[in-house]
Formats: sequence, structure tokens, C-alpha cells
Amino acid sequence: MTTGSAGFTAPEMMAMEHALLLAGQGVRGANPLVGAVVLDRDGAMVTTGFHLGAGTDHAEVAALKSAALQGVDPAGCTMVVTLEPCNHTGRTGPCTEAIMEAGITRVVYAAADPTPDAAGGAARLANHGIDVAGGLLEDAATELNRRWLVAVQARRPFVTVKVAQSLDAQSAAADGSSQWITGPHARADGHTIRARVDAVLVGTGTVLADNPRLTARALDGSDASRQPLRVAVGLRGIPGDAAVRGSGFVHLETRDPLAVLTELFSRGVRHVLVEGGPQLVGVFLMADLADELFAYVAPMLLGAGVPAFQRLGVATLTDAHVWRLDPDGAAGLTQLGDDVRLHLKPIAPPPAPITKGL
Ligand SMILES: NC(=O)C1=CN([C@@H]2O[C@H](COP(=O)(O)OP(=O)(O)OC[C@H]3O[C@@H](n4cnc5c(N)ncnc54)[C@H](OP(=O)(O)O)[C@@H]3O)[C@@H](O)[C@H]2O)C=CC1
Ligand SMILES: Nc1c(N[C@@H]2O[C@H](COP(=O)(O)O)[C@@H](O)[C@H]2O)[nH]c(=O)[nH]c1=O
Repeated sequence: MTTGSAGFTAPEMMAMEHALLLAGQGVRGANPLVGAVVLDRDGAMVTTGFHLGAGTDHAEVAALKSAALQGVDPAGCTMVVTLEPCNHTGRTGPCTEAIMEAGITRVVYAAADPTPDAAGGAARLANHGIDVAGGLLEDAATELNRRWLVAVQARRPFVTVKVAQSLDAQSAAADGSSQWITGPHARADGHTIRARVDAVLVGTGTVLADNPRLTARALDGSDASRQPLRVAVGLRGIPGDAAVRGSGFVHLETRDPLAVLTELFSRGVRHVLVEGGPQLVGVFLMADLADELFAYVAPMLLGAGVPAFQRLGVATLTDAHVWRLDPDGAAGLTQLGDDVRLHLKPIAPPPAPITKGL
């Protein structure tokens, strides 16, 4: 088994560049973005695959299934993949087994898998007699999943934040009404995020103001087959008849966002969606616990109201929380009916936390 940047062929380098592009077609969340390319003995591309998110085929398995569909035998081929093949049975089987069964004779990967359960794939393959080499375009692969790696290493869920706001950055009108600022296409898109996360979080302020259900629903209002845990965060009580109550509901009586994530992680949650309101969103941003942001912007002016982001601790421009459009794992910019969705990743760390008022 070798690691480092030396010893790779030109077709392997090109294949890894392509695999990185494919990886970006997945979705961010509990699992990393991963792409794979299978090369034949002459270095020609045979087939490709990418991972679409937790619970779906890993990139290597997707590529091998695609080979089978095309009637191509991958025996003797090289697997080029952006992440070290996993060595465990999670929601899907181990990629190491699939690679060995397929008769792949060389595996080239970019970045090592840091997940305690899934690591060790390279050694497993090498012990089986497969020629394994790691480290090709490692920096690019690591950057692609930078925030996911932070979450994995901290043993906390990956955090997606969603905000729906008017053009003048209000999440509700002056009287607190907010249903609806964005139109049906944007809201339906929000429900697809609910359907793929493990938990949806709101603050008690949102529960008391909106009485939300927080379920994942299709356009016709029917429940999605997979439902997230519904979580309210904050010290105030939740009314006995709140719509959010029922099986799959948890009230975490704390104002500490890390304690929230630690508790949810211990319950098996690996991806959370923070849906608001503006105070809870600010708390997660200030604690540098927001890994991805979907901001839905409606062409509506409210003049005054409830600012979409609060408790950010910004006193001057240099304190600003800086984000960039993220084209990987969902388009950076998307029009949804009359609204626009920004998909963003954090760039600058937030200013020093404010503890006053907690
Ligand atoms: N357009 C949109 O996308 C959305 C709009 N909204 C709108 O937002 C408004 C509600 O806003 P808001 O009250 O900010 O709602 P939040 O859901 O952010 O609730 C705020 C509450 O969160 C609790 N909390 C948890 N952790 C902390 C912490 N570290 N610091 C401070 N508070 C914490 C506190 O409750 P406690 O006192 O119980 O501890 C606080 O009062 C409504 O008008 C609603 O319609 C809400 C969600 C989304
Ligand atoms: N107002 C607003 C949103 N608000 C979010 O949706 C919640 C209501 O969820 P539910 O009861 O399940 O339909 C609400 O409490 C808040 O978290 N979302 C959007 O996409 N666009 C909007 O304009």
C-alpha cells in the first residue's frame, strides 16, 4: 500500500479530477460527497458513480452497479475514488467487500476516511492483495468535505440551517406573522431537506409563534415515507396541544447548542436541520456550528419585522460572518418559482461568542 502524490498514472489523475466533479453531485449531510471512476487496464474510463446521500449506494458500489448494467466485467480494473473505501456495514454494506468481489486489482483514493467505524478500508484491501495507493488530489478531496470532516471529528451531527426571508431580510412581519413569505416551490424544496435529515430543530419562540408541525411532506400535503425527529430547543414549556408533539418529538430544555448536538448525536442523529427561528439560527452561527446554509429569499418587502438572523455578535464589518455560494451538494443559486435559493458554505469563523443574555 502506498500513499502520497507520486506513482500515479496520467489516466488516474484525470479520473480523480472527474471523480471530484461527480462527488459534487451528491448532497451534503450525514455522509460525505464521494465520486468514483473505474478504469480498465489501458486507463480508459469504464464506468462512474457518486454517492447521493446517507442510505443510498456509496460511490464505489454505484460505479460497480453501473458496470453491471452495461455488461462490463470490472475484474482487473482500477477503482479511482475520492474517499478511502469504507470497511463497515452501515445503512449499506462495506465497499471493501464489493471491490474485492468485483475483482478490482488496484484502488486509488484521495483522502483517508476519518470515521472510526468506517476506517481501515485501505489496509483491508491491501491485505487482500489489492494494490492500494492513497493521497491523489487529497487536498481537493479534503476541501470538498471540509465541514463534514469537522463534524465527524467533533462527534456531532452535520448542521444544515434553513431560513426563509423577505428581500429586506425579515423572517416575519412586525406582528410576528410569517406564513408564508416564500412560495410553494421554495417550501416544497424545504420539505425535501426535512425528508433527508435525521432531526429538525426550532427554538421555543417558533413553536409558540407558529405552532409548526415540522414533518416532511410532499406537495399534496401527504407525509414523506421517512420522517425526521422533531426537536424544540429552549427553556420555556411546550403547550400540551402543540402540533409538534407526538411520537418522534423531543423538547431539549437547554440554551447550549453544543449540548443539543451532543444529545442528538447520542440518539443516533447524524444530520440536523435548524429551521429557525432567527434567534436559534444566530446561536448556531455564533457557535460555529452551522455547516451549510439554505437561504430562501422572496421578492417581498416587509419594511419592519423579525430580522432573519439575530444574536450574531457583529459590531463592525470585520466581525461579519462570511459565506460563499456552494455549488457542491446542491446548486449555489436556484430559482424556485418567484423565489431564489442561496446554498452557502461558511468561510470566515464567527466573532468571539457573546455569553451575556444566555
Ligand atoms: N421565515 C422563517 O424561516 C421563520 C420564521 N420564524 C418566525 O420567527 C419568529 C420567532 O422568532 P424567535 O423568537 O427568534 O424564535 P426561535 O425559534 O429562535 O426561539 C427563540 C428562543 O429560543 C430559545 N433559545 C435556545 N437557545 C438559545 C440561546 N442560546 N440564546 C437565546 N435563546 C435561546 C429561547 O427560548 P427560551 O426562552 O424558551 O429558553 C429563545 O427565546 C416568529 O415570528 C416566527 O414566525 C420562525 C422560524 C422560521
Ligand atoms: N415562514 C416560512 C417558513 N417557516 C418555517 O416553517 C415552519 C412551519 O412548518 P410546518 O408547520 O411543518 O408547515 C415554521 O415554523 C418555520 O420553521 N418556511 C418556509 O419555507 N417559508 C416560509 O415562508
